[in-house]
Amino acid sequence: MKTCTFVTGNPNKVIEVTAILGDTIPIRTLALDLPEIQGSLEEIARDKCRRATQIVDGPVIVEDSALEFYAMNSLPGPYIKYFLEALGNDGLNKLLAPYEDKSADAVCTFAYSSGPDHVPIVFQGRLHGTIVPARGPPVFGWEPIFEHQGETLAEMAHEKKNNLSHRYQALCKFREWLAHSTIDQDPSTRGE
Ligand SMILES: O=c1[nH]c(=O)c2ncn([C@@H]3O[C@H](COP(=O)(O)OP(=O)(O)OP(=O)(O)O)[C@@H](O)[C@H]3O)c2[nH]1
Ligand SMILES: [Mg+2]
Repeated sequence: MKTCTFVTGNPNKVIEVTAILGDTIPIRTLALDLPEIQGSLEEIARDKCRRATQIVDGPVIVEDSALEFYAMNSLPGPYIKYFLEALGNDGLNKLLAPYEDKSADAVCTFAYSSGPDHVPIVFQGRLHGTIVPARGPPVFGWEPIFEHQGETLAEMAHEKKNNLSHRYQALCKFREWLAHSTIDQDPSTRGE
């Protein structure tokens, strides 16, 4: 396939996507923080993808990450970036203090398009966990407070995270789709 441009303003996403995909898909990155609409995770990712196709010549992929608290009807969801900036990991813990249920899902939604005339296609991955007081190095977002099977993502070895994460699961679906698609012939026929 043609080289696909991953458009993101987040260098940690680049590190993970590059590590997960290895050399299975030719990827280059463009560091750009695209505007994000309000809406469902799929709507946000598709809209971001359409904006990316206006800027990049050739196939593009974008990603939107969400953190859904069960006790709060899936909020903060796609707005986690702003909650994290405003409250920090400690504040996110305090948000859940009144609730017994501390469970959460990390959700990663990729959208791919081969150009401005094509409908973006969405691939989503989900990781279940529990929100806990911060443990581990605070390198990437809310990793220190998201516990999965006894370890926070910040405590987890990178290789382990990259083999089970929400991002890994979404990229497996993307890879699978690419392996079976007739993308070079008519990708728009496969849009949703
Ligand atoms: O601990 C984490 N482990 C992860 O695996 C992860 N993935 C995303 N995030 C954070 O969640 C927000 C998503 O917002 P987001 O999807 O809009 O990303 P972004 O604006 O940073 O980049 P982009 O939109 O340009 O791609 C941002 O604060 C990201 O730092 C993560 N934190
Ligand atoms: Mg963003």
